[in-house]
Amino acid sequence: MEHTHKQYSSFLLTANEMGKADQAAVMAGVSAMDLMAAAGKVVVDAVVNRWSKRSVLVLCGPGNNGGDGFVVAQHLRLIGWPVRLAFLGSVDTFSTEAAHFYQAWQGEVDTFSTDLLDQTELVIDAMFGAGLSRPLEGKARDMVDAMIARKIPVCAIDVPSGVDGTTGAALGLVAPAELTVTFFRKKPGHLLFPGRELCGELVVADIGIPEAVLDELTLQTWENSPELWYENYPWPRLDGHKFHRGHAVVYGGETLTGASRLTARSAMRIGAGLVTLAAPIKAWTVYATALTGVMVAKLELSQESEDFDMVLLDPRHNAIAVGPGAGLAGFESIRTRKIVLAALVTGRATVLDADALSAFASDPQTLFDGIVGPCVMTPHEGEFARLFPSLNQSHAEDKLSRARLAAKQSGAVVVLKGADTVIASPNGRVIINSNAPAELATGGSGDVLAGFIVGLLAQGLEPFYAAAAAVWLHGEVGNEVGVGLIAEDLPDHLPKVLSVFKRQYFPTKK
Ligand SMILES: NC(=O)C1=CN([C@@H]2O[C@H](COP(=O)(O)OP(=O)(O)OC[C@H]3O[C@@H](n4cnc5c(N)ncnc54)[C@H](OP(=O)(O)O)[C@@H]3O)[C@@H](O)[C@H]2O)[C@@H](O)CC1
Ligand SMILES: [K+]
Repeated sequence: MEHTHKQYSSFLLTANEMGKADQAAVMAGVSAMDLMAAAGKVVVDAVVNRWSKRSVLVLCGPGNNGGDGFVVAQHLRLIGWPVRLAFLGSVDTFSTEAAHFYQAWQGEVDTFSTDLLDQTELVIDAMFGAGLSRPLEGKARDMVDAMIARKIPVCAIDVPSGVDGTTGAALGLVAPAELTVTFFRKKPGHLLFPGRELCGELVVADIGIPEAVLDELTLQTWENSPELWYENYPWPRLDGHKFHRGHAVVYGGETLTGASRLTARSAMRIGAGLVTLAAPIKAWTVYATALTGVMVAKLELSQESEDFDMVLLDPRHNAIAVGPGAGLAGFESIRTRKIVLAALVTGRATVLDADALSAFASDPQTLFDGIVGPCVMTPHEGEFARLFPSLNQSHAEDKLSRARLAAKQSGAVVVLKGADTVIASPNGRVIINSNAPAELATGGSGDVLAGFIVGLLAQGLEPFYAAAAAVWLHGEVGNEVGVGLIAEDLPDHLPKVLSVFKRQYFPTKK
């Protein structure tokens, strides 16, 4: 993911990076005036596309977001829409461009007051964009309160005012938009909650910034998309053999046996050549009866030196998953820790989920010290808080920074799960996932994800891509199954999703 990925449409730009892209465009000969004119124009196109002619109120703020608002107001007026405009700020502090379009506005400038909402059917929110630096106050805040109370449809320029485009955080109350139009590339805050929800439908429009400006930037953030990893995706080869497709080992616990069975089945479905479920002797019969394609190894776990080490002696066992159903009750927690450390010490690709993470809650450093090879950790917010207590403090409260710091601190790829799962690599690169439906928030869904990841690791995909591909496919299967989804459906519907993916990205592959 070094160079070529720069041009990708899935690149996400922070406010700072967008400012640099803008400067680079100007250096390359694009005028700032043209950029603002284009920004206003694309917003108008999106508005006209979505709504029929109606009475519009354009709310302009003191910066260039307000400047875009003047352009929108003038265009809509010229095509015959009833437009009123209110402006918050001072003409004296405008940029040259905003001042120009303020002058070009041919209508009245109304006082910024909530009374204006009385005859308004659509608000264009051009109050604050990338330059937001604090929560809205005074008249802006009163306006937002009134917009929320009256539920008037809103089209936001760049971001709904009050949303931090870099983090997705809402700085105080925000009026949710039905449509948000942003420029050039999405920003992380369009994908991270609550920003994602507050944006409504998101349109990303070209305003004439050349793609080449991306070469000037050191970029580290992407929206998850196959364009990032499809070239590395391990499709079975005609001349292949099951041993070429890896051998995943999944540790199974004694009590909640369903969890690791789901993991093992999912590893098979995603194409691992072989999967062994290593199960404690007490539960061995359960596993052996329930599983067919997955092999079951018997562990004498009462011994001090665990049999798990013996299973791992086989060098063909090239990827390991520990956590789903591993057990935390009493002595089980100690055993889970031992199993995790035994897996890590091999230096082979390892996925740690659920109990494998919680077992180290009192001593996360021991876990981090154990990570010597490729490792993917898949915490949900609760597990994350237990492993990285210091990262839940205010200095790093946004999800991107927390995942990034956690990856750096632990040395693992961290998949911080949720509706906006973030996948962070220890080298600072981050992917935000955006295709997960609400139905995925169900018991066992995480066990399946761990299985998809270990299955891809077994086939040799590097951890950052394996995590990203697994999370994306997990989301796609969730969409495919939809309402009524249970975790068991996920591995079983994967083949359908994989064939669509294959047809789309590899039309010539048999
Ligand atoms: N980059 C590009 O390529 C292009 C960008 N374009 C557009 O420019 C937008 C970014 O413009 P921008 O940088 O002027 O920032 P913007 O959000 O309009 O306002 C900053 C002003 O608001 C103030 N302020 C902040 N928070 C406040 C608060 N809570 N309450 C009150 N005041 C507050 C802040 O004051 P300060 O924090 O300095 O005190 C400053 O005066 C971007 O979103 C896009 O729409 C397009 O034209 C096309 C090309
Ligand atoms: K805005």
